[in-house]
Amino acid sequence: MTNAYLQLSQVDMTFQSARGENPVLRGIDLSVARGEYISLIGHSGCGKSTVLNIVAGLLRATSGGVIVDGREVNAPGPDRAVVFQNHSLLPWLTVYQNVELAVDKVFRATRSAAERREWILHNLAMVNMSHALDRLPSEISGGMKQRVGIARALAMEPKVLLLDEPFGALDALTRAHLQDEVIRIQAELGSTVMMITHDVDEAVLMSDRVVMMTNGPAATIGQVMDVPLPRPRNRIALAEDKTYNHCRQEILSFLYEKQRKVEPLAARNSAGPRTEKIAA
Ligand SMILES: Nc1ncnc2c1ncn2[C@@H]1O[C@H](COP(=O)(O)OP(=O)(O)OP(=O)(O)O)[C@@H](O)[C@H]1O
Repeated sequence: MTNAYLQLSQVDMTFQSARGENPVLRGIDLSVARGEYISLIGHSGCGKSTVLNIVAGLLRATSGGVIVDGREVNAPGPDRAVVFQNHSLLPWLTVYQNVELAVDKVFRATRSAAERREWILHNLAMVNMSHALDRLPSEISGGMKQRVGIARALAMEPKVLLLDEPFGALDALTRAHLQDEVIRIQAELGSTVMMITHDVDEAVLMSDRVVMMTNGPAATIGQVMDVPLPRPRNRIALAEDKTYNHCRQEILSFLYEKQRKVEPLAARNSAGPRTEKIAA
């Protein structure tokens, strides 16, 4: 791909420990276009978070490199916002103040106080949190905390949004709602997204491409699958969709035949298409 906005080139990662070397990633090559939504899926411990942390600049690759919009990544920066599975809100700040902190950091020099306030309110409205501006994280639900985390990440106007199992800790209904919100917001903003998931249905529902990783040690990209489903996507209609089911099968076959490691959990019927998760 020549118009890569996010580019990983020959990324290797080896951790050193008292027990010796742990070669986690080998030769990760990936090009992501601007506005593309990609998911990383693979068995537990294969190195998905390590890839994401290298893109975030939280870890330094042993060799190889990452380029975002023409610039090499060598430290964390506001151009790459991360949302983790368990929210990382500051407990002593309100919902509004948590987003304010990030917005002030990024836009203090370029936007007036009134503009920043409007921007904070706009982003919290996007995730339907306008009613809880003055609440502390301890006073809101897990799903609401994830919404605030997503609003905070989006409010930084990052070039790349990095989502590390952002819905993993939520109940099925909340997860479905929040997935729909992220899909809607991404369509509206055209954000470039890299998301880690263990959920095959989530990967197909949300992504333009699904990147499947081989098992470690020395994990690499085993297969990349296009998801040729038109948007907007309707989770209920997709359950009967041939292409959707084909994509699903392709991922399951990669994980449980080509990269066999653990048995899949039984398929469940919950809010929408059945969800198949990799046992962690
Ligand atoms: N900071 C670190 N120092 C040493 N080893 C690490 C570090 N981070 C990750 N590892 C090791 O790298 C390997 C891959 O871990 P990683 O968290 O990237 O996998 P993962 O695919 O995201 O796993 P999961 O799906 O369970 O979250 C593991 O063996 C882990 O122990």
